[in-house]
This record gives sequence, C-alpha cells and structure tokens, in this order.
Amino acid sequence: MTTTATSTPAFPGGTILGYPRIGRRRELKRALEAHWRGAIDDAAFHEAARANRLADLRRLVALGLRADDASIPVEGAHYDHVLDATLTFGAVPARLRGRLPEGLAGEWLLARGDGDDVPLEMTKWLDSNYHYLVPELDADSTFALADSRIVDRFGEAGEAGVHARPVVVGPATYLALAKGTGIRPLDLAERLLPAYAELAAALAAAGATWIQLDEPALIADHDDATLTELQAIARAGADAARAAGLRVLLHVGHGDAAGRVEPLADAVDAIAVDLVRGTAPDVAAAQLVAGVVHGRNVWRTDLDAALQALRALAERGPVSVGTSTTLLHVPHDLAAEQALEPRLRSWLAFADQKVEEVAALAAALRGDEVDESAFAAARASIADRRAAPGVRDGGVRARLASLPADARSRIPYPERDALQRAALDLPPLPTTTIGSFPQTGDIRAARARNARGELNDAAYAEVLRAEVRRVVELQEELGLDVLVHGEPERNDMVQYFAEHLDGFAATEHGWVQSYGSRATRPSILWGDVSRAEPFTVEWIAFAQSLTDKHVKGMLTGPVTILAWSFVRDDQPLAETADQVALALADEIADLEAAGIRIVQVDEPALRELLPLRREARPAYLDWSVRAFRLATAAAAPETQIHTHLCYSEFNTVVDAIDGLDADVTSIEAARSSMEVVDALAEHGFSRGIGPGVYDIHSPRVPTRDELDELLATATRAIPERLLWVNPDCGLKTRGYAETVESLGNLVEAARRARADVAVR
Ligand code: MET
Ligand SMILES: [Zn+2]
Repeated sequence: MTTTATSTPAFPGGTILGYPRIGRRRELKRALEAHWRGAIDDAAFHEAARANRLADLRRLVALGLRADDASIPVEGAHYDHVLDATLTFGAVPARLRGRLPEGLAGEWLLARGDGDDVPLEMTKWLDSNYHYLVPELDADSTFALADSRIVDRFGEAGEAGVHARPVVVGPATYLALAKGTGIRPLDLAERLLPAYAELAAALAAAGATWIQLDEPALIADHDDATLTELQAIARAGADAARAAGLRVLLHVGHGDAAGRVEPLADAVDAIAVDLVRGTAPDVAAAQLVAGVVHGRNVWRTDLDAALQALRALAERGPVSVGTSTTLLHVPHDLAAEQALEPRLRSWLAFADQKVEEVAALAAALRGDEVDESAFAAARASIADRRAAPGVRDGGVRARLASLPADARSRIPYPERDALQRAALDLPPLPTTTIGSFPQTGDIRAARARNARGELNDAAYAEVLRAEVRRVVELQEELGLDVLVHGEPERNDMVQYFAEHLDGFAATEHGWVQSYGSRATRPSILWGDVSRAEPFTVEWIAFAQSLTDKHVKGMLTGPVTILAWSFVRDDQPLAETADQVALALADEIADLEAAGIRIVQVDEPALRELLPLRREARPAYLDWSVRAFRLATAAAAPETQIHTHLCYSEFNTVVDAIDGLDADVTSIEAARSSMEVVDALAEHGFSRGIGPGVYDIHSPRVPTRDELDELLATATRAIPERLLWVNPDCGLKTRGYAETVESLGNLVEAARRARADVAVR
C-alpha cells in the first residue's frame, strides 16, 4: 500500500470535485423563481438555499465521504460559480460600477438584467452544456474581497459538522474565460491575485485547511493565451493560498492534463485530473487525485479496471480517488428513477452512485474494507450491458456497414440551387423563422395534464393542432415566406427525438442545471439507434395542409442529439452519430413523400462539442460533418436543406459549416452586430445564408432602424441572391405579443431591403 510524504498530510482517500447544486427535487430552482416573482423575501430565499446546501452535505457524508478531512467540497452557488467569483472579488462591470445593488438584488441584476441593464453574457462552460456568466473586465477593473459567501459557506458546513473544502474558480481560468473591453483580461492578473490572497486569508482565519482552485483553462487551447502564461497565473494563485497557510488542491478535469500541470506540482498539495478522458501526469511532488469515476456521464464505473489503474499509480506516488470533473453535470440520484427499465437502470450511476463508487474504490485502495459486493455488482452490470439486446442491433449495423459510396454527397450546389429555385419560387431575401413559436402556458399545461393522464391523447393532439393552426395563420398574416409549424408538440428539441427513436431512454427526475434556475433532463442514449416510424411528418404535413406557402420540416441534427444526451461510452461517438443520422435520413424521406420541399436540420451544438484541444478538432469536425451529410444527402436535389447554428464565434468552424453542404444556413448574428457576415464574406461562402437579424434571447422588440441597419450590413457583404431574413434562434421562450411585433418589423424590413436591392 502507498505511504504518503511526511511533509504533506495525505489528501483524503476519496473525494469528488463538486456536486449538483440545483437540489434533489430542484429545491433551489423553486426558491430562485419564487424570489424572482416576489413570492418569498431575501431571508426566506437564503434559508431555502442554505437548507439545500446542508441537505447535500449530509447526503455526501451518508454516502461515504469523510466529514473531518476536507473530502467534501463546498461551493453552493445560487446561480453560477463564475458569478460567485465575480461577486467575491468585486469585479463589477464598468456600466454598473458604483450602482450595483447590495445582496441578492445585485446578484440577480448581473445574472438576469433589468430594463436597460443587460445581464452579463452567458457562454458554455468548456465543452459542457452548462452556461456561466462571463465576467466583463476593462482597464479600470479592480478586485478585492468584496463578498463573504465562500467563507460563510465554509463556516456553515462547519456548524453542520463537516470540515469542508471551499471551492473557487482559479485566477487563470477566471481571466481566461472573461471578456475584456480595451484590455486582455489575463493582463489583469497582478491586480486580481491580491484578492485571492485576501480570500485565502479569510478562509484560513475561519479554520479552513484546504482550498480547491478550479483551473480547467489549463487543459484547453486558447487563441490569445499561452499555456506558460496560464500556468504562471495558476501558480501565483496557489502561492497566494499557501502563503495564507492553506493547502491547495488544483482541479483541472475535463480532459487530458498530462503535459499541462507538471510544472505546477511543487506549487500545490494535490492535483485532481481526469483519467477518463486523459492520462496521468507525472506529479510526484503533489498528491494525485485520480479522476477514475466519470463526472460527466451516467454509466457505472468499471471498478476492477479503476482499482487496477489506481494501484499502478500508487506505485509512483501518493494517490487518492476522485471524479474526472465536478458532478454538476449529472443528475442527483438514480434511486429517484423508479420508472426506468430495471435492466437499463442497473447499468447506471448518477451523482450519488458515483460518490459511492469513489468511496468503495478509496476503501479498496487503502486496503482495508474492500466491499466485494460493490465490485461484483459493477462487474456483473458491465457484462450484462455488453450482451443486452438492443445494445447492438444487427439491422442498424448492417445498414451502416454497407452504405453506398455517395451516401454523404449530393449533386453540386449550383445544380441543386437551380432546381430548387425553379421548384420553390421564393422572392429575393426570403423571410422565415427558426422553427419554434412561443410555448404558451396553455401548451405546457396541456402537456403536463397529458403526462399525468388527465388529458387523453386525442384531446392533447387537438390542443396542439389548434396551436399549429394559429401559428400558420399568424405567419400568413405577417407575410412570412417560408412557414414553420411552431414545434408545440416538442417539450425539448432533443428529448422529443429521443422519445421517438429506439436506443434512447428518458428519465423522470434526471435534471441537470443548464444555467441559473434552468435545468434540462438529458435522455440516455444506451443502444443502437433506429426509427420505428415517422414522428414529425404528421405535424409538418398538417401545417402544410393549411397553407399554399412552403412549410419547413424541422429536425434536430445528430451532433446536437448527442451533445444534449448522455451517450453510450462503448463505441466512438462518430459511430453513434451515424446511426442517428440514418434515422433522420429516414424521416427526411418520409417528409419528402408527404410533399415537404424544405427541411431544416438544426445543429446548434456543433460548436459546443468542439474539443478544447486544437489537435483533436479536425477529427471531431470530420465525423460531425460526415454525420450531418449522411442525414441529409439522400434528399432529392430539389429538396432544400436548411441548417441552423446558434453561436456567433464563427471563425473556428467556418470550414466545417461549409462542409455541411446545407443549401441554407441560419446563424446567430444580431448580438454580435453581424460580425459573422464578414467572416462569411472572407471565407467566400457560396450557399444560402440567414444571419439572424433579431436577437430572440431578449424580450426587446427590434426597431425598424436596427433591422434596416443589420440588413444593410448583411447585403453589403453577402450577395443578395444568397441572403435570407430570419431571427437568430427559435421563439419558444418569447411571448406572443413581442413575437408578433418583432416578426412584423422583420417582414417589413425585408420588403424595404428588397425594394433597395431592386433599385440598385
Ligand atoms: C437552440 S436552436 C433551436 C432550433 C429550433 N428549431 C427552435 O426553433 O427552437
Ligand atoms: Zn438556435
């Protein structure tokens, strides 16, 4: 068995790097929304948030983490952990400096905005589907310990009998993920570090012994920061904490840390790395927290293999057991899933089960109480999953193995374009929307009643048909050119597909925080994917029967379906993506047979799954593009294939977007003042393009002048014959009043632009 260096007390034998904060029954979500509605006051909110944090602590102790040695991390953000760092260090954006309200009011202003005060921008955390609030820094930004939440939560845990480990985003990551106006955020490191020193001192004074600095930025490649620079800032953060007498756990996670953290080994006491997606760095000077339990997926750990890996590592130096990342990205507890098919259920581990896995491995590594039954159960589960029916479906595999040579290519675009123009007869600068219309309270209520069995299927379908009728009529009145059915039948653009394809299962309570109070319930993609019967055709065909205009079929693409689900880990993602693609190709064929001439295949997550490391990107872009093409290439040349992407940092993936070979691409652009348009022009994009002219993420109605301005920018850079006019994403989170007004303005703006074009 391993012994530990005498100068550094061994890090706890088993730990996790973070835990879901939304609450086992989404208690925190409810408290947040009640407070925002004014239904509870500040004190009641704080009490609810505190009760939720304490319940989590007690649970972690019950699951086998030690309460006395900093095994248990405490973070407990109300809304977002990056926002917590912003508040802790007083990094108020220039536009709110001197007038940010105290307490919760200020926190919500940053998170949610109010009137003219827009919220902080939101962006995805690394390659996950969690959104953090982006710090807004500038040349006058200053930092100091401005808020005691991190210290208070440590104290609160102590009162509950847990000597916990406070967690904070480290300085390199905080700055690397920030946005700077007139400065490069990383250049503010010298100003920021003293605030970390203040925090460390306050924690030490409160009795903390360890601090966890989350520095995942170290394992990503950045366009405007070098690894050496990030390492130097991370080291300075660790130095500050050690100077205050704390021991430092540096947590990187989220990918391969080898080659990235070695130079920091002497500056910290322990390093937590992802051994599921990466290999072990050689960090003998520090304790290695070996992330052998997957923090981002829901499959049971192969405990035998994990223990073997841990033992091998223990030969090299001190090791303890950890998760590969925080458990923030998985649901709380499998025990809540009583409706899940028992066999599938026996293959899974949610956050609580992962904590138990960590505890079992830690005990086995110590060599004391090896829980043979845990190991035996894991072994049996893994063997069972391998052999279970549906995991490998001969039909699906044979079909993929014998794809025709042209399965991923259509005839050249110019030929398709001519056929489509003749078939579709659209005006110049055609107007359309991205697919969803507002999901009204009535629709949601009907869906909930249908799920509870209070509204029968026929009556529910009638509610949905009425909604489709209303949406089609509205679009006719507004004068849009290509119509949609509005997606009222879809609770979620991925879950709906998962519910209708074989190989997927849905959970009842498997909520994962997406941002703030929002949580999604990712489906579990466990087996080979196929489609038993058409499932969107009925809705699209119904909408088409109501109008002479073209109705766009609406599908979710393979990459997005994978990105927003928990995906099987026993084969490469590329293979799974191709299976989904074939199911979508079947759906497109049925849409065509039903007379639909335009089909949109959404890939909003294409950018999100982009690997954090440059060297891994070409392979990812290759398989993701190939899957999209497999889904769409069998369409007739006359069928116009659209895609929709919702992000504005376009440059990194412009070649891939071109590679998708869609006839029309709509993309987010309104918030970034059409920057995308220049990237496109530079690239020489030659197919249809709809840079979003209306930012649907805000309830604001775009004005006539704004729309004219955005369209003018677009027409300057993009040939008119390629240009479409559309909002930048679906309208499902908007209300009807603002939607009608905004789309009316959009149609008018397109008409004015057409007139301008005709004059020129
Ligand atoms: C996140 S992208 C959303 C696309 C989908 N078709 C919608 O309109 O809602
Ligand atoms: Zn979108």
